[in-house]
Amino acid sequence: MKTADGARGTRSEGPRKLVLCVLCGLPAAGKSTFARALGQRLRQEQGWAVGVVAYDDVIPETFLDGAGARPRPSQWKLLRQELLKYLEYFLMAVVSGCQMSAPPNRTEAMWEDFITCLKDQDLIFSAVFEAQSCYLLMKTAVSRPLLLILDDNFYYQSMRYEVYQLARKYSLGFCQLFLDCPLETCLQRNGQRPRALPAETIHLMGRKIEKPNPEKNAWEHNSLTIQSPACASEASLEVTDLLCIALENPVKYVEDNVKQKETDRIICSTNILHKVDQTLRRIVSQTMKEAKDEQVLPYNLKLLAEELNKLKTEFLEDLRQGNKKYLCFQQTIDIPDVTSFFHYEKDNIVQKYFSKQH
Ligand SMILES: Nc1ncnc2c1ncn2[C@@H]1O[C@H](COP(=O)(O)OP(=O)(O)OP(=O)(O)O)[C@@H](O)[C@H]1O
Repeated sequence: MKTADGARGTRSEGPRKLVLCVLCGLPAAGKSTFARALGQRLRQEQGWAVGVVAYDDVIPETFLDGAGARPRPSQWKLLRQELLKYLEYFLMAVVSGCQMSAPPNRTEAMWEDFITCLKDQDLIFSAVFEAQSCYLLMKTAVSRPLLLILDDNFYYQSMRYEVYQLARKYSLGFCQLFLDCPLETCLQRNGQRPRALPAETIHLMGRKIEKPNPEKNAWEHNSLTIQSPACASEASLEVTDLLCIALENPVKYVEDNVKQKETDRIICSTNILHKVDQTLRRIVSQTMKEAKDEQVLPYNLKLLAEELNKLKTEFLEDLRQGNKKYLCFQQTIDIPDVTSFFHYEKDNIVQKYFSKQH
């Protein structure tokens, strides 16, 4: 990959400070208005680089079914995910300090709108490198803390979670701003827009919307609700605080993942140990029944029971310690394998007490 060094885009010192901020709320809640004002304020006050990605601007009108209409939900979902892919290409460039490449299989008109959106906000510029056109990062995008505001309704938490996953993948900051605007106000503002949405769409979204819920979802803990229309100025300190916290505390991908894997492993091995324990108990009681049928003397029966139970305990202890001989190639304990090992050792003991071989 070619770097932007030497051009205006230069490699930054130390890890990049980057935050993805999801704006959510009903249509006409004032998200785009708020995002523009917030971007301007943070560029001036904090000296950050800010990119506002308004989904309505980037997803081309050719996808709209008619004036003021949106694509079907399934189509919108695909377009939203495609846009996130574009965003990921930009993030990869920022994180690595290299040029931005174009994803294969892209929707050309949408990609062009995305590029225009970044260019208009002085985050990238076009260049020709070895006779090929490419996009280089502007110096501001790599040398300052970078805030990317994603402006869409994001009314389901699953939509927001996709952005969180992206933040986790690249260890970026993540936060959410929910513009809480009364339904009536949204309907009224929407009605005054030149390309108004059908009122029914807003009613429907009002019923479906899943507000950020930090108590239920740990990943939503960096969330703030802003009461609109009173919103912007009163909330500015709280918003800046939230963004600073998110910027300084990126989502830790590796750590979370390792912790989760360890938890999964413990749960999984506990379940397997339980299953093995039950299987070995059954084998022991079946063997004792056979020994009685074989008329093994009571004193020998007692010794046999003691030896078999000791063997069972040793097997389980071995499994708990992660003895490799019971692991199949997938590194999980193979119960049939454990059982056949146990049968083998059990038969050696049984031979001592039974008159016949087993
Ligand atoms: N705080 C406010 N007070 C009064 N009017 C507002 C306020 N914020 C936005 N508006 C007006 O409401 C309308 C919708 O605003 P805006 O486009 O910002 O909403 P939105 O949430 O981004 O909508 P959508 O989700 O449909 O894109 C605009 O006409 C805008 O001028």
